[in-house]
Amino acid sequence: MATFNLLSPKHITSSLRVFSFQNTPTLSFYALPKPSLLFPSISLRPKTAARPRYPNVVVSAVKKLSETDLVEVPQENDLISGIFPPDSGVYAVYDSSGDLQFVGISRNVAASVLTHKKSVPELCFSVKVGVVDEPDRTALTQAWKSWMEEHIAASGKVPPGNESGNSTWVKMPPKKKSDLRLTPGRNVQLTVPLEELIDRLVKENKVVAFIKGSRSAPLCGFSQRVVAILESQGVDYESLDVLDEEYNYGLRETLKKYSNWPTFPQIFVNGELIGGCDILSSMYEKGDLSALFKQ
Ligand SMILES: N[C@@H](CCC(=O)N[C@@H](CS)C(=O)NCC(=O)O)C(=O)O
Ligand code: FES
Repeated sequence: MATFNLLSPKHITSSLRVFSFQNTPTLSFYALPKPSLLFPSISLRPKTAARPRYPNVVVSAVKKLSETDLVEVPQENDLISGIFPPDSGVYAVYDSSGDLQFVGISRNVAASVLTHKKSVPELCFSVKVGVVDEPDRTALTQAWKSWMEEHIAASGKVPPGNESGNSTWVKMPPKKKSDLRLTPGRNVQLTVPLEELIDRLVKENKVVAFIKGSRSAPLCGFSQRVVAILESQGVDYESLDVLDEEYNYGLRETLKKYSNWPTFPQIFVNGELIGGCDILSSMYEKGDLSALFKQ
């Protein structure tokens, strides 16, 4: 594949490349300090060769969004064959009407764009890519900011995919369920004995885990393992922190009496104690858990 290099007339140290996927030529813009000549040349340098570095020149942002070429989004094969290399940078995705849908940054632009294409194919028609060399978080964020600002200044609006609350492009990790609290607070007088509250709780909820710490931050390795096992099964479970002295005051000792089990974690299914970490781990290893949770 022929690679054409254009030497930029400006002081731009980070190299910018614009890819073309339909026809093989790949245009590469490598920045050089002035005075440099602007001429196309056929490069003999393989695509993977180290790019020139100019450590004494101030690093500027990537090329402007409006000056960057629009190319077709990559196909799976373009990634495998290396036509769309796994570079870091900023990218802007356009729909078939040429409307900008999303501006993102990635350590592997090609893979990210391909992922978008799989999840929202109707919105991913073409893409602009600005490769950031030596990409630390600041350089990437700066590149993203400059493209966003340029687009907002030109169109007066944020790309729809970048509007807050739009999860089409950037999937938010599912929020973890909160831990349950057995009482309204330590200073509130209970009208029902704690044992009865425990009894109701384990009977009214299919799976209950009494752990040390919260499900999002277990404070002991045994509890951590049990949480990981339950999460791996995708089972809907309730959790209570036996170390929470404000909302579960007395739970730690009362539960030991209730279940006649001296340690934590304790896992209840359909109102019955299954056991602690060792028992749940061995059931997990034997593959017995899905049957247990189906009961
Ligand atoms: N072999 C136990 C390990 C759990 C364990 O030893 N827990 C201890 C330390 S976290 C415990 O709960 N001790 C009683 C307490 O802290 O009140 C299991 O299978 O769950
Ligand atoms: S808190 Fe120490 S082993 Fe559980």
